[in-house]
Parts: sequence; C-alpha cells; structure tokens
Amino acid sequence: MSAIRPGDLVPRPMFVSWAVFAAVQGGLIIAQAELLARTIAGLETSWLGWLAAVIVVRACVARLFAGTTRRAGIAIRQDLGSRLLRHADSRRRGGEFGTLLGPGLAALDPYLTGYLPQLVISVIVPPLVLIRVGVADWISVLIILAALPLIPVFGILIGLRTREVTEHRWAELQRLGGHFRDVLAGLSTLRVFGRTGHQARVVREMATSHRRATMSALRVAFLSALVLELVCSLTVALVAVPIGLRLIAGDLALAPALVVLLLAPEALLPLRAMGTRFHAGAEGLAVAGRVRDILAEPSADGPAAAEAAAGGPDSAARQRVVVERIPPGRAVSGSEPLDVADRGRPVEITLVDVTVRYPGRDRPALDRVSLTVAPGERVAITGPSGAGKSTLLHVLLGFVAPDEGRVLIDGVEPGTDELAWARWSAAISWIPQQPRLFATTVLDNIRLGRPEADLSRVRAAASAADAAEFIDALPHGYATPIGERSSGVSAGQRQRIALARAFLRDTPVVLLDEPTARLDLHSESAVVDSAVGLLAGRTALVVAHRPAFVAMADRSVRLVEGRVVDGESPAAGPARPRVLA
Ligand SMILES: Nc1ncnc2c1ncn2[C@@H]1O[C@H](COP(=O)(O)OP(=O)(O)OP(=O)(O)O)[C@@H](O)[C@H]1O
Repeated sequence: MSAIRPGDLVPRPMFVSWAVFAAVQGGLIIAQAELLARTIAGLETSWLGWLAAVIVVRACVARLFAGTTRRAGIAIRQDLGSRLLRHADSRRRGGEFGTLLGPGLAALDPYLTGYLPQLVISVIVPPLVLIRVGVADWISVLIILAALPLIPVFGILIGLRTREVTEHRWAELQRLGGHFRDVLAGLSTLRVFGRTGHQARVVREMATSHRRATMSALRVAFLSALVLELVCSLTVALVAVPIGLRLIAGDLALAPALVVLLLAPEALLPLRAMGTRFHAGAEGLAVAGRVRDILAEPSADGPAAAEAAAGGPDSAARQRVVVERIPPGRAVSGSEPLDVADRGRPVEITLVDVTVRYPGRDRPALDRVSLTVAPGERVAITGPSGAGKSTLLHVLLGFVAPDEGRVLIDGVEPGTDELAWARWSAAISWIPQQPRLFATTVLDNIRLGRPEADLSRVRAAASAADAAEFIDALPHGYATPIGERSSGVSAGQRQRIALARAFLRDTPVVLLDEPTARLDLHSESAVVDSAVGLLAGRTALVVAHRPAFVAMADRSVRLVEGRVVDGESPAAGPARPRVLA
C-alpha cells in the first residue's frame, strides 16, 4: 500500500482554518497562563474577570473548531464514498469493497477530525508557547527544547510498529468482510453441497484472527500512551525542580516562575496528543491508502465487466429471498454425512398439485403443478421467462416451501423432517444458472461437495466437465485462487467448474438450470457435451432454453404462467450408464 499525503484527502482551505485556530488557541493559552500567574503572584482579584473571559472564549473556540472539523470530516467522507462508488467498476464491488465503504470510511473519521488537526496544532502552538516561556526564563526553554524531540522520536518509533499492526488488522477485516459476503451470497450453494458447517468454522477462524490483530493494535496503543506520558512528566519535572531551587534562592520572581510552570506542560501537550491521536487515526491512514489506490486505478466498467459480474447483486438478493423462505425445520446441517446408500440408485421425484405464491405477487409462481420424474429419467422444463421453471427447482431443493401440494421422493414425503431433507440434499447436485464460486482455490471449489476427494478424482471430474485444459493453463493450475465474486474466470469456465463439481459429487439426482449467460460457441458446446455426460444414468430435471439442452432430455414439460401446459410421455428404454462411477 502506497503512502498517502494528508493533502490528498483534505482541501487546502481546511488546513488554513486549522492553522488560524491553532494560532488563536496558542494566544489564549498564553493569556490564560499570564492572567493566572499575575493573579496568584500579586494576590489580587482584578484579573479574575479577564481570566474567566479567556477561559470561556477558549472553550467556545474549541467547540467551534470541533464542530467545523466534524462537518468537514463528514463532507470529505461522503465525497470519497461517492467517488469510490462512481469509480469502482462492478468487478471490484465485492465484500472487501463493502468493508472499505462502511467501516473503512468510518475509520477515516479519527484521522480526518482527530489526527490531522492535531498535527497542525502541534506545529503552531508549541513554538508560540516556547517564545513566551523564553521571555520569562530562557534556561527552562533550553530544558524543554532538549526533551521535546524525545516525544516525536518515541512517537515515530512506536508509530512505525502501529502502522504495521493496524494495516494487518485492516487487511484481516477486509478478508473477513469479503469472505462473509461471499458465503452469504453463496449460501444456497453451500447448503445444497452440505458445506455450511465448514464455512461457519472458516468465518469463526477469520474473526479470531481479526480479534488477535485488534488486540495487538490495542497493546501498541497503550504502550505508546504510557511512554509519551512518561516523557512529558519527566520533562515537566526537569523544568520544575530548577525553577523551585531558583525561587528559593531568590534568583527568579514568582510571576515568571508561575508562567513557566503553567506553560511547560502546554508546550508538550499538543505533541503528546498527536501521538495518541496517531493511534486512533492509524487505521484511517491504512484506509486512505487503499482509497487512493482504488481511485488511481483505471475504471473498467463495460460489457466485459458486466459479464464478469454475472451473478451480481440482483441475483444474490433474489437468492437471499429464496433462502429466507426455507422453513426452520428444513435447515440442513453442514456436517450431515452424505448418504452413500442413496448415491447408488436413481431416484423417483413426484410433485402433486404444488402451488407456490411469492409474497406481494398476485399470480402464483407455480399453480397446481403435478409431475413425476421416473428413476433415471431426464426431463427438460421449458417455457417463457417468468413461467416458474427456477421456482420448480427451488421447491425440489427445499429453498421454497410449497403453499399447497406435496413433494415426494421415492414415494416418501420429506415434509418437515430435517433428516429426510438432509438425505435428499446429499443426493442432489445442483447447477444453477449462475453457479457460485467461492474465493478459494479451483481445487476446493470443485470439491465443495466432497472435500475429502484427492487430486486424481478432482482431475477426472474436471476432464469429464471439459475443464481440465483451461485449469492446467491457469498460473497455479488447481491451486489457482479464484477472486471474490468469481473474478478471474469467464462465465463459461465457471459453468465448467460447476459441472466438474457435480461430476465429483456423483449424486443420483441432478438439477440443472441452463446457463442463459452469453457463452462463446466453444464454451456452449463444451457445456452441452459435459452436461449430456453428467445426466446419463441419473434422475435429472433440466431447465432448458436452448434446443441442445432440450434434445438431451428424454421428454420435456412446458410451463406457462406457473402451469404445466404440455408434457410429453416418458421415453422408454434403460437408463444410460454413468460417466463416473
Ligand atoms: N424470490 C422471489 N420473490 C418474488 N417473486 C419471485 C421470486 N422468485 C421468482 N419470482 C417470480 O415468480 C415468477 C416465476 O419466476 P421463476 O424465476 O421461477 O421463472 P423462470 O421461468 O425460471 O424465469 P427465467 O427463465 O427468466 O429464469 C416470476 O414472475 C418471478 O418474478
């Protein structure tokens, strides 16, 4: 991360106003010390009114300054937020980006409204105060000047460590945010592939790592406050002891001695406060660097980005709605073992008068749909957009509970039996229109439903899905990491990884939502050929848009406005053999 200059974030007039405030504040500090010293030394009350006025003005100025700075901070953050949103193309709008826009910009606040104004105050107030101390007693100025550099030196030494730990903490937070969003968006995929429990563990580990990084940053902050406090106290003591001795010896009058004693801590205070605020603002500094890096990158929103972003916010939101509709009784445990006995034989699926109504919709998405898919039969579901094809698959996946009607698996209704749904889930491979890949390696993405599978089985599954060639050409082959929101692979490659996933999972039932994303000719024919191989010998429901996908089925059922309007009779003949046993 490149270093960032304060001027990159804060407009110049803001610095000027901070400087003016610092000068006024410096003058008021000196006036306050002067009036207090005269009142005590002369034992007269005539200055008390002026003293009270200075204290009140000082408080008002400080309040005014805090208000102006806070408003400026909000304006700067809002401006950065909208610039980031305008600039960052859809590929970058992942969970990390969300973390940057949310907690990231919020972390900028202590930097903008705390550290930077304090930096200006530290440059202006100590010299003003030291001039007045020098007029009263030049020896004290020499002592303060000798000790003063210790504060920034210690501050810088600790600051370097602070920057390191806060950047680490920020990186951990971004990783956590990115992964969490990925997991949420792909929750339905994880659920079908029985990996929710594993992902919960991963999120827990990331949260622990972030907590450790936070504790380490806090330790450094406390240590730094302690060191700075010690240096300031020692400096004041070094000034006070000789002043006391010279007062007793009669070498120094009481009024200038009091001015020196009152002003010595004020000369040190801004530097000490700057050290403390540096810690509070260090995360903001890390964020500012990231913001500047993003704004410096060329924006690349365009057709390619749009394609790469397939499976974007709309589809994620839609999936979330679907997942929210899962009745509590149907939650499938991630640690549920696959039912191996189920894997060996094709399954019969029956829907009886299934009706699904989405909230806020007049027309049901499925209207009394009855359908029987014989063991080993492949049925294509066709129909215009919005006919209810995906909803039909979602009912079978348990994402959507029918409002009326029954779903029977091998003649048995899972109903609200959690175990029955877990067994059923373990028997399904689901390939959605826009398969969800996770920000992990290609290898782990393929073996999502079978984490124990070794590389040779993964390779076999990838070859069956015509994915082996492009995976071998990736920079690290199967170990190549996939970015957030499937960045780094094309829509066609994503489909082939999803098919490889299904080949490896090797379940008796396949539910396939044909990809509608624009695929090039080679990708399309590769996906069709692989899908033919995958469906062989399995009970399958395929939402089909293209003739090639309809042709691979034994029969097709047409849905229009949620109703079955046309269904061919089942094809006769034995089921074809599986590709992967
Ligand atoms: N989560 C939801 N909330 C509300 N309405 C929904 C939801 N999902 C789907 N619908 C509506 O239900 C109807 C059927 O949608 P569905 O996605 O099943 O159709 P489809 O045939 O798969 O369409 P496409 O071919 O365009 O994917 C549509 O009118 C759709 O707008």
